[in-house]
Amino acid sequence: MSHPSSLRPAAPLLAPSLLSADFTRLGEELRMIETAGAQVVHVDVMDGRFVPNITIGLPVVESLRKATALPLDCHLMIVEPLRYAAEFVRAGADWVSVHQEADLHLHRTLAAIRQAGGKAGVVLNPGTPVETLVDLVGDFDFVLLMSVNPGFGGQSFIPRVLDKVKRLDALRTERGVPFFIQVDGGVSLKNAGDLVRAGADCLVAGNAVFKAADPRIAVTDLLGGMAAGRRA
Ligand SMILES: O=C(CO)[C@@H](O)[C@H](O)COP(=O)(O)O
Repeated sequence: MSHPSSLRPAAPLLAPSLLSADFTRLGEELRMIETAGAQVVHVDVMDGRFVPNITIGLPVVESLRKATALPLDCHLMIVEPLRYAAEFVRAGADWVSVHQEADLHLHRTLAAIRQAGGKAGVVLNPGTPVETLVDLVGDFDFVLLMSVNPGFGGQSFIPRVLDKVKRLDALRTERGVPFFIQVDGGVSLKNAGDLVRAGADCLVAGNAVFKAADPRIAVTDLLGGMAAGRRA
């Protein structure tokens, strides 16, 4: 698949997921990933209903906003995301993504995120086909493909997402619409190059960064693996 360069960011982006960070030292963890070269901060918001876990909410996003200049990428794993999506933009999120499976009014929610000034993303669980998005192309800025079932960090990568990335990349090329493709779950050096080669533009990594022996080196290595995938 050839990629018209205008359809992809200049370089692939790494978004460390704070879910795997030390919550007692969030400010230091933010500075660490920023100085190591990560370009985006991924924030997992879970409500204990859409997924079986509860994490963080608006007040923490407001605090993160004060602590970093990097884009805050809030992945909402919540039911009825229309109720809160624009609130996250107002709290300081730059990107807000909502699950297609959680939203009966996805078109409206995406419009609300954009209207509040954010980049609007749709998230697809491993079992949701990318073809379900064909009638929304142009209404979102990015698609987040889950490569694990959402809810927890540290799970194993589901390789079938690679085919979904390729199909989404083909859709973007066919329509000539420059949305970017993000992948989240079990991302590591073992799959980062393949994901970027398939068409991914932004990789989320939790354990592969924060649970590494040296998280700074992990960021450098992941960025290197991703760049190699783009060159291939
Ligand atoms: O959204 C989620 C989990 O639901 C992710 O963002 C995880 O936090 C990624 O962690 P790793 O799989 O990379 O450890």
